[in-house]
Amino acid sequence: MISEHLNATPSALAASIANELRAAIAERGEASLAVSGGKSPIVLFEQLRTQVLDWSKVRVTLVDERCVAHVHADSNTALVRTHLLQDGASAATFVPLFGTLPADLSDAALPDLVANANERLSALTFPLDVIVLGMGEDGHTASLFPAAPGLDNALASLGPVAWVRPATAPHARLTLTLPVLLIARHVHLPLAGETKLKVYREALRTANPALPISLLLNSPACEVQVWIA
Ligand SMILES: O=C1O[C@H](COP(=O)(O)O)[C@@H](O)[C@H](O)[C@H]1O
Repeated sequence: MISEHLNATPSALAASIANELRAAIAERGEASLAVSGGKSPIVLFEQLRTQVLDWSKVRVTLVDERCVAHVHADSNTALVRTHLLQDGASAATFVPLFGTLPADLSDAALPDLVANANERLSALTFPLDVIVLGMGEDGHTASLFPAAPGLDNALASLGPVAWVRPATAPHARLTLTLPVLLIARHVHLPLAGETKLKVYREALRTANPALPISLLLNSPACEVQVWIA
């Protein structure tokens, strides 16, 4: 199920997220926010971090993470630290999906990394209040990559975290699982660019694991707010 915002701006999305975080704090005394990485969310993060709210009551985590050191250029943790956890948002508590990576990142090592991430996320209350998804041009969202080893489990597991090893993108990944994404109170998907819009329109047609974003967009259990630039 979707609701579309057309001609959307990062500042409008940031204001909406801030309202949802304020409401969660008013109702439950705390709020949780899970954000995506990649290249797209930087302007949104820069708008969000200046929103006036009690950031000390917000726990921020990641929708997904690439299994690289936190200083690596591809690290979503580095992106969040640099662009989101600044200004007012520096008072938020950040919960990365892992600390130091083991030297061995073969598939055999990934279940321990998942167990550790699940332990870390026990600091958060589920369902999460606000999730900001991204989408790749292959229809992946979070790190739910089409046809990837680990995908079947990530689509079914209550997790909250699962591993996925994409065949079409670098690095093994940790990702929130589909059931955890589906139960979040507020789910946002900002979208920009002709190619992504075409994939989005295709994904609206039917739920199909070959386009993982479609599993959220077509779920009656979840309202995805789509912010189309
Ligand atoms: O690998 C990833 O890709 C998606 C989309 O990234 P973008 O660079 O096209 O914005 C992102 O949502 C996800 O968090 C990230 O790990």
